Amino acid sequence: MWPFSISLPSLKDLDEEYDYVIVGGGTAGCVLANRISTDPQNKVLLVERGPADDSWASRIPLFSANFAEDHKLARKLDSEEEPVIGRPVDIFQGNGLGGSTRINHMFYTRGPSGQYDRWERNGAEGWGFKSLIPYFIKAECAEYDANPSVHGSDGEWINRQNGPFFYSSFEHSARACEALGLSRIPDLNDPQNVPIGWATIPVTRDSNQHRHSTFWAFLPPALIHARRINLHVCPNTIVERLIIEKEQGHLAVRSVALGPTGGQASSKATVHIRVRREVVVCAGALGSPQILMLSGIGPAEHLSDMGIPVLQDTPVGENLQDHFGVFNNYLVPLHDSLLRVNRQPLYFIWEVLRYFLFGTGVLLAPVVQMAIFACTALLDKHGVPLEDKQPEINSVPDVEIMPLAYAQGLAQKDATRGGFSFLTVLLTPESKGSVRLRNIDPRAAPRIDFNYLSTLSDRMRMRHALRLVLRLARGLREQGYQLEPAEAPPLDAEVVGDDTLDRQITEQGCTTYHYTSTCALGSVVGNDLVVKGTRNLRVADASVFPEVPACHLQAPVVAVAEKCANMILSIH
Ligand SMILES: Cc1cc2nc3c(=O)[nH]c(=O)nc-3n(C[C@H](O)[C@H](O)[C@H](O)COP(=O)(O)OP(=O)(O)OC[C@H]3O[C@@H](n4cnc5c(N)ncnc54)[C@H](O)[C@@H]3O)c2cc1C
Repeated sequence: MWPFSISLPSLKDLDEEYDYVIVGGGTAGCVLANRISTDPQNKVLLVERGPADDSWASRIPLFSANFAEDHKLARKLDSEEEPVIGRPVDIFQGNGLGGSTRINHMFYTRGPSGQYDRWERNGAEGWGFKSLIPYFIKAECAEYDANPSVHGSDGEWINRQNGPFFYSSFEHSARACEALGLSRIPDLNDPQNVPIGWATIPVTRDSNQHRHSTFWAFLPPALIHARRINLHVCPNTIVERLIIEKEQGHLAVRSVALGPTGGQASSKATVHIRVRREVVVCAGALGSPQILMLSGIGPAEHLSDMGIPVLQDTPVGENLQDHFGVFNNYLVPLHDSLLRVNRQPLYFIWEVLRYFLFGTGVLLAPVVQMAIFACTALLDKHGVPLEDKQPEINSVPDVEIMPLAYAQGLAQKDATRGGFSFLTVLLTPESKGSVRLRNIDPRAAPRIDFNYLSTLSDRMRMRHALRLVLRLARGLREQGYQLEPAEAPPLDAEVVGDDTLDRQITEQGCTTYHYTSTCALGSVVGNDLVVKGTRNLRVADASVFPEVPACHLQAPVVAVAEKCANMILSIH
């Protein structure tokens, strides 16, 4: 498969025993496989459900972010019907080496320091921002003029600023923010800045302007080849369950049961690999709880209902959190919208040439270049920031608003105009859902209930944030920008009632793919990421956050993986 020139082992080529087995070669799994295999004495197996697939299109930002079309590197699941919006939501996850960093929007955000510090105050010792910043820095290579005391320049994982605004709607959005008193945050990822206002968002693109997934950053083909003696990377293989036994009062994983991803669970196809030291589960916030529960670690009642012998009664799968988002969609001039790519073939050809010749243009996916962060407690009843209440340095914003040069669903509305939207996201939800087994088939999708907006505070804060969006949209119009509500309330925030906002929430509510907290620090895993009651089983991925971080998640997930690798390497 060009240019992936090395061959990776398949199930039948694996050894019988490894020191470390990493379950899931996604965002966290690739980092861990790299770090733990640095020592040639450590024999490491990385198992990934999806393919290695490394076609050129999978590295071009615009094409690779089209996850809804490309099912090879993305897995689609459905949630259960969400009570507040009266329908299920479409869930996507990365499926392949690099996991969700193969399909995500590449935003690099670490989140406000105040949030991590709160975790530490609540018992997650070692997970405050000061403890985590060395791990953010270790992984990072910031290719822009960034404060060296908080940014890394030697790490494997490149991020860069997106360049000047590609669409004038972003200029107008920035001006609308300033007019409302939301100032520019010079560097979103510098904890010395107040995290409220508007900011440009760095993205994980390398110097060739390719998507820099954790696969390419931490496990590029040359590295896999160089470490082939002690690192085996096995794609297209699913971990069906872990075989766990009791040993001196603790549970210990003895082996892992693997099978081909596409096959059926059958004892003939299943291969058992023995584990000498540790298993680290990195299957993501939806996959990790599924594997633990199939292995007998989870809520006793649920496991018993499924006929699974209970080894450890623990709240695996509970505490599911996500960032719920709501679109407000507008019609704008066609040249200001990604829809132009679909409507004007010559423009598209020019953009392809421009990308290959100069590394610029629409193929870099400049669909979101800025985001607005606000605290609803600092807004008045019309959604306008209060002048007499200023945020502090360690504030945690509870709302993010992203202007998008695209509007889902508007393609058919008016062939002469383009789509633009504001995506409003509740960053610090109180609502919690769950991941449960649907049955005992490891290949079946689990049952996912997000339970979005199930608290009054979440609903009120979302309405409040939508009022701020109406003010921003009106701000664009006041600058003479040709923006017209299409699937959005009228621009006049003062006359729009709560019922109109609630309709918007119901009709345009969605996931923003930030599933977390199903094997949370403190309840399921200890501060060393070891699953409580076990001796040699850790979890390291988005499932361990005590609550969903108030940011995009790939950078915090990489920091978790770095910290986990450090803990493992320091004891063995
Ligand atoms: C569409 C989309 C857009 C996003 N945009 C952004 C963004 O712009 N910026 C940002 O910071 N965050 C973004 N996120 C969120 C972020 O990418 C994820 O939260 C993060 O990458 C999750 O990392 P993870 O290691 O927990 O899981 P993943 O990266 O999803 O990795 C889990 C891996 O485990 C594998 N796996 C699961 N079960 C098994 C099994 N039984 N056996 C073997 N392998 C298994 C999966 O195939 C997958 O590769 C986005 C997410 C999505 C889906």
